[in-house]
Amino acid sequence: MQAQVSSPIIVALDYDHADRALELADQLDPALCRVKVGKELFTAAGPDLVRTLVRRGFEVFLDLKFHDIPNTVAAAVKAAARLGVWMVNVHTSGGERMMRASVQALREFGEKKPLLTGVTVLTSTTAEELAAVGVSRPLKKQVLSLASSAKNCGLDGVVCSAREARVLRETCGPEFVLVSPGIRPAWSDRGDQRRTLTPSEARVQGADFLVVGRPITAASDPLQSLRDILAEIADH
Ligand SMILES: O=c1ccn([C@@H]2O[C@H](COP(=O)(O)O)[C@@H](O)[C@H]2O)c(=O)[nH]1
Repeated sequence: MQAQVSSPIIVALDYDHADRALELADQLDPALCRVKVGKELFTAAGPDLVRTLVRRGFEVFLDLKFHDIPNTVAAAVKAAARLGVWMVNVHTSGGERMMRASVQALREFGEKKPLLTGVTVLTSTTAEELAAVGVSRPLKKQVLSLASSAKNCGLDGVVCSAREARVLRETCGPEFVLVSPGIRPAWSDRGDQRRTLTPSEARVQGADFLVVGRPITAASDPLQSLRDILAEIADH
């Protein structure tokens, strides 16, 4: 039975071993946050860990950012749906045929289908780095174009920096789900992230869900950090 989660926080369980992820999950309340399983943890611990988290009542975002040919990505999102995850994602830059194939693949799951989101431009990427890989239009325009394309293909939303949330909300409408990593409370280190905002700034900009990893997982008291972030959001 899944908890009713009103919290916008998704804790990124970026660990190299199932035991470490479950140790943190043991301290978390599925009513206070969702959890995210990304490439490191999934590669180390596999689908069993995802099933365990789902069994423990967590809504799980499987953040594997699929980017491949349409047939492969469609089959991969279907496999994710069979795990019972709450959200799965693909790279929007995989193109419209790939995104439409993924949407189509999830139809058979009806009301039980996971949310399908598309990664736009990674929150660690700067405008200069985007230009260096050959994208000539401004970063914000690129994000907007990829998000519009995701919406046209029937995706439920996108993964974006909260810095772009306002313009995406205005363009893609109130139902389009905006998931924002790159969240950095004032007391935390930026690390490799570049397009960051604080939790309260991200919510003000219109992000629905905030992905938070190291500010919680690297803290001496992860549960207190989660509580501090929830309190910061509640105060705004
Ligand atoms: O654009 C993106 C897409 C995904 N992520 C993922 O979110 C977490 C962020 O972790 P922090 O420790 O809070 O930086 C991580 O798992 C990334 O893979 C992202 O950061 N940006």
